[in-house]
Amino acid sequence: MTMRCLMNCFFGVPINAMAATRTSSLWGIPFTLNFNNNNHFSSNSRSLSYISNSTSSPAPRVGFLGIGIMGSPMAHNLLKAGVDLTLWNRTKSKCDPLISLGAKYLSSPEEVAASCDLTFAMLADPHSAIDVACGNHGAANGMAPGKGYVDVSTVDVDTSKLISERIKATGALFLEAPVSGSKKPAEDGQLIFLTAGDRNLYETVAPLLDIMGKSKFYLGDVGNGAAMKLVVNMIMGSMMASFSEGLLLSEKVGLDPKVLVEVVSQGAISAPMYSTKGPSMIQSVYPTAFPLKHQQKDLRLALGLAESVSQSTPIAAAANELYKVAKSHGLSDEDFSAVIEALKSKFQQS
Ligand SMILES: NC(=O)C1=CN([C@@H]2O[C@H](COP(=O)(O)OP(=O)(O)OC[C@H]3O[C@@H](n4cnc5c(N)ncnc54)[C@H](OP(=O)(O)O)[C@@H]3O)[C@@H](O)[C@H]2O)C=CC1
Ligand SMILES: O=CCCC(=O)O
Repeated sequence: MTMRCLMNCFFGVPINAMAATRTSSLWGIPFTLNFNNNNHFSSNSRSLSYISNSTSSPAPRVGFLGIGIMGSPMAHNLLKAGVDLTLWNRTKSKCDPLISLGAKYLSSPEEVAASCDLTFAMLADPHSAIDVACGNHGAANGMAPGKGYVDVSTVDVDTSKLISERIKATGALFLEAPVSGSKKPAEDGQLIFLTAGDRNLYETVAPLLDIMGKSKFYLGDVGNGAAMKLVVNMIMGSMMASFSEGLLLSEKVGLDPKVLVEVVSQGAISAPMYSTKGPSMIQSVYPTAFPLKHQQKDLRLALGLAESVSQSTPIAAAANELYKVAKSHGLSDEDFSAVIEALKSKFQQS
C-alpha cells in the first residue's frame, strides 16, 4: 500500500461534539466516523469528522464535477458539513457562490481528480458524463490506486460501464450512484442514492451520501443503479404526462382543476409530485427543478433499456413523444411539468 493511500485511509479531525458514531472502512482499513448536528446551518445539516485510531490525520479531499441544479446544492451540503471540497464546472461562474463559502476550484476534471481522494460527478447526460470522465483532461487522467470516482449523473447502463472500465483501469474504484429526488430534496439533504459498483467504495462514501441524502441502496454490479434510476424516471415521466391530460380534461368539461388536485391528493393515486407541481401547472408556470430535456433523455434511455430486453413499454413510448413535442416548442429548460403545454391546442397538429 502506498504512503498516499495510507494518508487517504487515516484522514480527519473531529469538528464538534459527537452526535453519532459509526465504524467504516476505506480500502479495507477501519476508521470511525462521527456525525454532528450542526445548528449553525439548517436543522438537517450534518457535519462529518473522520477519526482513526485516535490519531489526527488529514481530512479526505473531495472533488465535485458538475455544479448545475443538482450538483450545486449537493456540493453545498458537503461544504456545510465541513468537507474539504474542490469544484469544477464547465461554466465556472456557477461555482462562485460555493467558492465564496470556502470551496476550492481547479480548471479541469483531471486536476480535481488528481488532487482529491474521492471525486463526485453530476453531469447532464451520457455524452457529458463520458467526456468529463474519459475525455481530454478528463477525471480518469487524474485517477490512481487509492482514489474513488462516484458518478451520480443519470445515464444508461452502457455509459456507466464504460466510465467504470476507464476509471478502474487506473487502479481507482468506481461507484455509480444516480439519485431520486429533485432540487428541493437536494437542498434538504433528502436524496435517495441508487448505487452499484465497488462495495468498498460504497462503504467509504456512505457518510458523504448520508450528508446529501436520506437513504441509499446498494444494488450490486455496475449498471444496476443506472437501470433502477431509469425505471423510476420512466414511471415518473408517464405519470406526469397522464396527470397533464387529466388536468386539461377536467378543465374542458367544466371542472375546477384545483379541486382535481385536491381529490387526487386524498386518494390512492396521491403523489407529492401532483400536489407540488399541480398548482403551478394550472397557472401555466413551470419553475425549473427537473429540466424537461432531462426527463425526455431519461425516457429515451429507459426505452433503450426496455428494447435491450424486448420489454414492451407503450405507455412510456407515448409519453416520450409528448416530451419530444414539448422540446420542439422550446420548453427544454422549463420544468418537466411543462409537458402539459404539448397537449394544449396551440401545440396540437391539425
Ligand atoms: N434536476 C433534477 O431534479 C434531477 C436531475 N437528475 C440528473 O442529474 C443530472 C444533472 O441534472 P441537473 O443538475 O438538473 O442539470 P443541469 O442542466 O442543471 O446541470 C448539468 C450539468 O452538466 C454540465 N454539462 C452539461 N453538458 C456538459 C458538457 N458537454 N461538458 C461538461 N459539462 C457539461 C453542466 O455544466 P454547465 O453549467 O457548464 O452547463 C452542469 O454542470 C442529470 O443527469 C439529470 O438527469 C437526477 C435527479 C433529479
Ligand atoms: O431525475 C429526476 C428525478 C426527480 C425526482 O425524483 O423528483
